[in-house]
Amino acid sequence: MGSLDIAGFEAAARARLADDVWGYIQGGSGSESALRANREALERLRVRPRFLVDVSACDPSTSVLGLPLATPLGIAPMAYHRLAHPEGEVATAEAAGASGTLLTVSMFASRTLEDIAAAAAGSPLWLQLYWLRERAAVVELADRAAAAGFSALVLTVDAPKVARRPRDSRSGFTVPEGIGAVNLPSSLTASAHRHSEGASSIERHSREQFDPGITWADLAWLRERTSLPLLIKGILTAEDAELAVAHGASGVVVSNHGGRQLDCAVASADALPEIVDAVGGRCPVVVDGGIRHGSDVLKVLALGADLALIGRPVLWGLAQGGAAGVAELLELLRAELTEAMVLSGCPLTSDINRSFITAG
Ligand SMILES: Cc1cc2nc3c(=O)[nH]c(=O)nc-3n(C[C@H](O)[C@H](O)[C@H](O)COP(=O)(O)O)c2cc1C
Ligand SMILES: O=C(O)C(=O)c1ccccc1
Repeated sequence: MGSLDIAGFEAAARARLADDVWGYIQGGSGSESALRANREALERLRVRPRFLVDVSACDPSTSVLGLPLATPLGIAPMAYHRLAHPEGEVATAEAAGASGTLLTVSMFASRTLEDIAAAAAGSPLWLQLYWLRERAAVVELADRAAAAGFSALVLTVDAPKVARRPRDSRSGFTVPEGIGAVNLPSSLTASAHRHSEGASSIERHSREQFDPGITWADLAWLRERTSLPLLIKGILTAEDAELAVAHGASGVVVSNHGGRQLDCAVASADALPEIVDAVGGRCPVVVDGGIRHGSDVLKVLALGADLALIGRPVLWGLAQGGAAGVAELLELLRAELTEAMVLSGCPLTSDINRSFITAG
């Protein structure tokens, strides 16, 4: 406990987790070039601070899709939080709920939607979905989410299949027995636990279960079957952002999946400006990938994002200390963001705009 910076959380988690689990969480696809690019793009951006602005009252709160949020920082969907801590998503939700932080729950969550919702105590929850061949299971989950008080769905479109991930192939990573995607029928999840030669078990499982044949035209099918707003996650071009809006998306998530899908994909911070311009304020723009500091949130907001999601660091906090570890991580990022706003002359999130950014 008591990590002073993000590196402390990462080191504490590394010390606690088994090598194969660590490799699964930290790793990317292929040569991990997209994984590195996310950080490089954020590091390249520099902020142009303004001074003699009254920053005696600095407020990082915001709202997205009508949801009031304590900060423009949410939690990205990640499978199987129980890999990092026995209480899994319930511990994450407790910390998110206590601080009013948006939590996006993965379709492959290892605790039930209902238990997660109870722990979040009214704080906003979104549910992430993959488009499974078994469409009925997707709709059933969407219905359960609506009943449990989730306020939006997030369809991830950058994964017709999970990419080749050398760390997982080398380690022989499989989802341990006793940790599972408990919100899905067990007939759809069994093979994630079986070792397979060559491909990682996650990759093979995705080839069995994910539908690689869906197109933009299929979105109407899902939208007709849920009353929840639907965001599209994994957008990396102005063209796809335009198509998402044209097909009724309530928001887009600019993401290269944390460098875990197309290895040569553009960094999310580099893709962000053209997507913000294409969307033109018609829906919220969310971004993830390599957000590690409060100043990274300031940077992506300056490029026009409404909300930034953090992925891996949440699992580091969870591994370090369950709900308390995640709470500490969220507090660190909130404090860093508030300081970055004070030091750059932005008392409110609505004051942050592109004039604060330079390419370095
Ligand atoms: C261990 C792990 C599991 C993930 N599982 C999912 C998932 O189930 N659904 C999804 O849409 N994205 C998933 N992602 C991608 C994240 O939502 C997010 O795009 C990415 O992690 C953000 O980058 P960051 O980790 O650098 O912050 C996963 C990422 C990690 C690290
Ligand atoms: O590991 C991932 O990035 C991921 O998205 C995923 C996909 C299917 C099952 C578990 C995780």
